[in-house]
Amino acid sequence: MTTPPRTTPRLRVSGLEVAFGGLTALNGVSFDVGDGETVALIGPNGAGKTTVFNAVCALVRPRAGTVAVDGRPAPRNATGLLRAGIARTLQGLGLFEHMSVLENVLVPLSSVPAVDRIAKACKRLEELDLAHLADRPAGTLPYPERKRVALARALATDPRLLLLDEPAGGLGAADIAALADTVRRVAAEGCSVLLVEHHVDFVMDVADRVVVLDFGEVIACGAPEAVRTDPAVEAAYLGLEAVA
Ligand SMILES: Nc1ncnc2c1ncn2[C@@H]1O[C@H](COP(=O)(O)OP(=O)(O)OP(=O)(O)O)[C@@H](O)[C@H]1O
Repeated sequence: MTTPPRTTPRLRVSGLEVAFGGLTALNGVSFDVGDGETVALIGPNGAGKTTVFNAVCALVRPRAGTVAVDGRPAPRNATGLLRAGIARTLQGLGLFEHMSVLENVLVPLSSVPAVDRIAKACKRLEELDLAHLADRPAGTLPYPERKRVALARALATDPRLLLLDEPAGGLGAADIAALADTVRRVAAEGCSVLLVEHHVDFVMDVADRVVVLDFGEVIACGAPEAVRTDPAVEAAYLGLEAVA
């Protein structure tokens, strides 16, 4: 009998516990994200979704548990995260508003040779329909475009693991459809995507798997349709329209 090859997930979160003073924000959270897989982290407000992101990106120190990327402990600083191929967008976008769109997208590429930097940035601007706005100060653009700039900046580093914090938030139907296409394309190129999102239709559209958090614990994990009809998930969202 032959043993199937063991695959190391791109991201493995194991037994993660995070506390803020007396508040336990995460309590034994475990899940994997495979190569080229898109996993959505959902749950009611305060469930601990952003805290998971912050633990993966070393912005909070877990009380217990581990975060591994490609089988190695996740780096604990920004340079290490970049080298490990991890990129993230923020709920608040975090753009340099007075700088141009192109300059914003160039920011994470400072260690790349100049000629390659411009090519990489321009490629992402083209892909996200931002090339015509390259010279505009980012702060002057409408919200959907600024959101795409933040995504282009994260993608400019050619990440192997992309963390998206509420990427569909504040967008209309057409922009959400375009975003879904981008996520699918990025995943098809082999990038693993972990996204936090309240927009359940978008989640159902793009996620291969859904992890549901409630009060800092995983209450369900599985294929989108199975999770949507899980009684524990329905109970967690009772009275909310999010999974209606
Ligand atoms: N820096 C912090 N200091 C103290 N408490 C915090 C801190 N960050 C998060 N919390 C608390 O930890 C819990 C989880 O917060 P978190 O932001 O991870 O939830 P979330 O699921 O992302 O919520 P939302 O959907 O509203 O963004 C909440 O009770 C929150 O108030």
